[in-house]
Amino acid sequence: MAKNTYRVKEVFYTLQGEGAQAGRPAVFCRFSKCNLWNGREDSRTAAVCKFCDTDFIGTDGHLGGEYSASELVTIIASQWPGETSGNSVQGKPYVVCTGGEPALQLDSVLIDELHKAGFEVAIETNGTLPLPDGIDWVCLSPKGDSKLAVINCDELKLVYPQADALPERFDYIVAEHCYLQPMADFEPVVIASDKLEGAKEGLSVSNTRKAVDYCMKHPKWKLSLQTHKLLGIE
Ligand SMILES: C[S@@+](CC[C@H](N)C(=O)[O-])C[C@H]1O[C@@H](n2cnc3c(N)ncnc32)[C@H](O)[C@@H]1O
Ligand SMILES: Nc1nc2[nH]cc(C(=O)O)c2c(=O)[nH]1
Ligand code: SF4
Ligand SMILES: [Mg+2]
Repeated sequence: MAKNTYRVKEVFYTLQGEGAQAGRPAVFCRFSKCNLWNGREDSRTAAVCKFCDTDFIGTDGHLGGEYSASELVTIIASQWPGETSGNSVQGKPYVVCTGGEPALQLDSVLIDELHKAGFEVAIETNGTLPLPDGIDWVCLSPKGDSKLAVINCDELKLVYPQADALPERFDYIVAEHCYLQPMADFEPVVIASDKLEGAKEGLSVSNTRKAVDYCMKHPKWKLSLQTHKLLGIE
């Protein structure tokens, strides 16, 4: 039988910028492709998900390529400082599987190999596809009017505002944490980041204000800022 391979846009080491794990060092594995947008600007307005801030097409990013499970785990582990196995003083190695939509490719074979290599495994998902067993941290971020296959998660991180995905619609989701993340809307409106080398875009002031107001009126929701954009890191 042919061995499964994974198409990966990029692998990089940074701090998780968003949600409940913000500030935690993590290796990011960005898988190619998404089921809610083809990634081309000329198709953005027709897509189910219209506000994506990420280039996930192809395999041309840092350490991108098409890999077997063991090759990919070797690459991911190479980005973690120090040893990933044993009684590490480096903190529990942490990998965030993202994309694109990682649930198109992440499977139990890769999860098992990552666990064997000492990693805790997180996913950032739009929730439209069933997830394989064994993921340690699920961040669910619903998009537009898409139908959800995932209804249990560690954190629900809703980009706000989305006219067709307002927070009340997700009361049935079982989540330890509920976050609103202001939509970065590509206006040249930034908080702080314009002076920081490497910053690509900042936060939308108006969407941040709206998210703050909603959280304060509905305190089950907390604010998630994309802190990596403020810091000008990946
Ligand atoms: C690029 S997505 C990839 C993972 C998965 N496809 C998803 O949508 O959750 C990673 C995270 O960035 C968030 N995101 C994407 N575009 C954004 C934007 N313009 N403003 C704020 N967050 C955004 C997503 O909601 C998700 O939580
Ligand atoms: N630092 C950092 N944190 C992130 N959290 C989720 C991200 C993603 O694109 O999935 C992301 C990202 O791209 N960079
Ligand atoms: S679902 Fe995620 S990766 Fe796909 S277009 Fe939307 S934000 Fe981007
Ligand atoms: Mg991102």
